[in-house]
Amino acid sequence: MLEQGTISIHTENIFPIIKKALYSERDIFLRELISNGVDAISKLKMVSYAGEVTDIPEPEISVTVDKEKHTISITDNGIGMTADEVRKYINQVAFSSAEEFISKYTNSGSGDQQIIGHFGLGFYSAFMVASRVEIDTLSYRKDAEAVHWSCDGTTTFTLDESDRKTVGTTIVLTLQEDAEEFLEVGETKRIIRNYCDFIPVSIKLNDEVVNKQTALWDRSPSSVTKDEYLEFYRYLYPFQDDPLFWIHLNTDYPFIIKGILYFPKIKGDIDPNKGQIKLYCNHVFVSDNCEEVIPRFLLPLRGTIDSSDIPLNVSRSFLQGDRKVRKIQDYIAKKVGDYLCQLYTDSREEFLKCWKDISLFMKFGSMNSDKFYQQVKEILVYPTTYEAETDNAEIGHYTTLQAYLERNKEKHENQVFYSSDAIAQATYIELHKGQGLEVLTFDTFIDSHFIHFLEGEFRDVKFSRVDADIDDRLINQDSKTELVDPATNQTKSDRIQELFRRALNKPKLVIRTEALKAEDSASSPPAMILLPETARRMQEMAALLQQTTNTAFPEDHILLVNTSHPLIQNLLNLDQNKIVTAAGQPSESSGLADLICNHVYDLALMVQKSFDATSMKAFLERSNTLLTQLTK
Ligand SMILES: Nc1ncnc2c1ncn2[C@@H]1O[C@H](COP(=O)(O)OP(=O)(O)OP(=O)(O)O)[C@@H](O)[C@H]1O
Repeated sequence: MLEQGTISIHTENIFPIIKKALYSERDIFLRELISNGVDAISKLKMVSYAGEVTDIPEPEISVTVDKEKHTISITDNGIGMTADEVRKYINQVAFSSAEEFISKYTNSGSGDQQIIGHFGLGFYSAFMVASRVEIDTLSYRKDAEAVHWSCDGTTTFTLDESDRKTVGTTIVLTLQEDAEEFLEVGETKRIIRNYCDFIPVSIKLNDEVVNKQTALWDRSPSSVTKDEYLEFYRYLYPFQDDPLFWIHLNTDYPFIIKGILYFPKIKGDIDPNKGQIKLYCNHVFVSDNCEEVIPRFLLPLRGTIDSSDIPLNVSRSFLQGDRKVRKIQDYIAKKVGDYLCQLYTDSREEFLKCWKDISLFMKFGSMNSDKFYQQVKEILVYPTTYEAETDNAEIGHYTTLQAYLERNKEKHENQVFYSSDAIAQATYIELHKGQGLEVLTFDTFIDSHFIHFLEGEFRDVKFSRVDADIDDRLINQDSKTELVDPATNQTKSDRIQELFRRALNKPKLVIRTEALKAEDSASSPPAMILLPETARRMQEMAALLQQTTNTAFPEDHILLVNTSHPLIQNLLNLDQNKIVTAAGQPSESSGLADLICNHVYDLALMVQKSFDATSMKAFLERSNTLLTQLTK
């Protein structure tokens, strides 16, 4: 035996701490040991460039799982180590880096969630899964002698001669009983693929090459074909729809960052908090939840980011405050903004085709980052009822807010009409359209916040939903004063109001009567519900605070009865013809008028999708009574 000794570390109980700290991510030991092998191979290449050695072998890492011996070994044909180097790099450096890691870890606060990457722990992560770790190594140096190092997880080690003949290193781990899952070839293959797929060195597992080795992001963008980009996406995200488009990042200054960001087709149910972009450091996978590096609003994007410039062995809170990381974030966001602006300029149709999928994150991004908003504010578009001659009807009609305001300056300066649900608010939209008023659509789940945001940006502009109020242009003012009873000076409007008030018997409900303009009065609605913008927003806010989507329909609504609709006219006649019985009881026809008033109100509410189970039941009962009366 060459030597027996004690490793000089200050933290006697370093192994239990490492084990406890990283228990949930034990599989990173393989990543660390393979990375060390890759480093050793690069070092050998460097000394060969310097002319110190000739004839270096084809680089290779081989992982061997031996179920019988309970071992997993990692062999590289890299630079190897001399006995002195083992003393220095393993006994001193590796232990001290493990110690340093632990001190950073314990200072970083709460639990292992705080750490990403865990780079820096290196060689000693082997002790998370092994009861004994052995190193068998031969240095490339002339006349070097092979050595064998062994440590059983305590602070003592042995250093011996070895009969190894090939330059390189083999690390043999005798696995602990609770780490036997790593003896399953399938599991080990999964781990290698997960972490080391794009490492540009062939990695064999029990003689089969298991990693892809080539990283598409390393190639120059001009040399990559569309099919190659798509193929790579399908490789990373199998069984998913193809992406809409992608951005190839490739910069060396002021930091190194490479990668490909794909824009997936975004379904309505995306979780903007869950990242899908895979972060790599020199081709080694680190995390796919790298919120600190990717601007939050870009988290729905997919793809890869590879940067050796991101500090990976520090806490998340540190990363959040790190200037370089912030610059990297800004860079990524800017690249995305540049790409979208370019697409808008080069091919508006392509841009609009993708709008449904990208609008969510563009709005989210604008609200989250002023820099991003400033970059993209001119290309934020909204579906509109205005049909420009140049529009491609198949794609739909879109406008920017600036163009909307400019176009409608004469008719309604600084006033934006919008709908949040094209189906539920179809009547209202038609009414506006009929009078030449342009309506925008804001119907994604973040739009109520986004409108709020736009109101902050366009201080003079007022947004009102099509059902918030009725614009004067939609009302025929002349019919307001039409008298029906010269004796009492009662107008038609007064009568209708009275009729509805009595029939509905809802003291809080505001009933408004207006003669809506329409080419054909039967095509406009007999009644509609108006939800004043402020009251509705308060309600939405309350729902947000209570984190519920299930809120009662706002009580503060207005029933607008359209006096020019033939139904309302008939209703009035029906009511006027009522015969009051001798006992002073309302006659059947007045009962019928009441039922119809309720039915008209119900239909208006129904358009607003405001029915809960009780009101739906009441509506059905009333409808049936009404139909029975009508068919008597
Ligand atoms: N397979 C190997 N071949 C040659 N030298 C090695 C090998 N594995 C480890 N070493 C030496 O041991 C040192 C310590 O390794 P360790 O993995 O603990 O830290 P590191 O690789 O320097 O950095 P990191 O903490 O980022 O992994 C390495 O710097 C290297 O000099």
